[in-house]
Amino acid sequence: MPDPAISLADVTVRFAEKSLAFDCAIPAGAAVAVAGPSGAGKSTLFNVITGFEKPASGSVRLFGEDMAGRDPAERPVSIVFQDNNLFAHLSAADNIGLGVDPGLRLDAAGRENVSAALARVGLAGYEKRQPGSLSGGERQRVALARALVRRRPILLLDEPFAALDPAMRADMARLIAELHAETKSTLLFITHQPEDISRLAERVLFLEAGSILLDAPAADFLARLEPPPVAKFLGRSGL
Ligand SMILES: Nc1ncnc2c1ncn2[C@@H]1O[C@H](COP(=O)(O)OP(=O)(O)OP(=O)(O)O)[C@@H](O)[C@H]1O
Repeated sequence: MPDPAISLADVTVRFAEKSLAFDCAIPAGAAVAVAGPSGAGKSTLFNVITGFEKPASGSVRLFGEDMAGRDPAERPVSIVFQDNNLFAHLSAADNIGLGVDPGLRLDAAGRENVSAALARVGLAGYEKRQPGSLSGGERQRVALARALVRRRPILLLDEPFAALDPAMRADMARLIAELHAETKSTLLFITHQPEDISRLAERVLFLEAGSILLDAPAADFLARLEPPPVAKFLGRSGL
């Protein structure tokens, strides 16, 4: 068996008023939705994987390698945050170029790489546009393009659909599904909507009160009537 892309064993995170605990093994290439009520620990789980949050105990392994002591920049992970993804004073091309080289020293091949990523997310020719002149969906696409040029094998998306209207949600889900198929990356995305799970996920991690309550194939998850927090998420409480 190949190593899982992400393996968390007995990981605990301690905040002043709360402890969180994570155990999971996510196979390489999977598309996984991370769901659960507000405060359940979804962002903390992402922060543990990226290395922005240091666990109090336990091990974080990515492709079999122990990540203890490895800074976020040294991990095989890209993350797209829900907002604050882009620098307002930089063009779309420069925002994406930061993914190629943090010092923005791009040669012709680097600039070509940036333009190709823009085209791939449906924004060909948008190089000079600044984030303030883009719609919310376009800004998300630029952020996605920056993650693409980094070519890391694990991609984490924190609520990629939250700011989008229903038609744009479907378009963005289609684009992310295509990119996932093309890059064969391991994809985790946080969502509050069952429809995003049916569009994009093979598997669901459902978090509740600081731990992983359920880890199930998406079809099984979507058909569940219990436990109660899952029924509530799926809009089935009281049925
Ligand atoms: N830096 C921190 N210091 C103290 N407590 C924190 C910190 N970060 C998160 N927490 C707490 O840990 C719990 C999990 O937070 P987290 O942001 O991971 O939840 P979430 O599932 O992402 O929620 P949401 O859906 O609202 O974004 C919450 O109770 C939160 O208040």
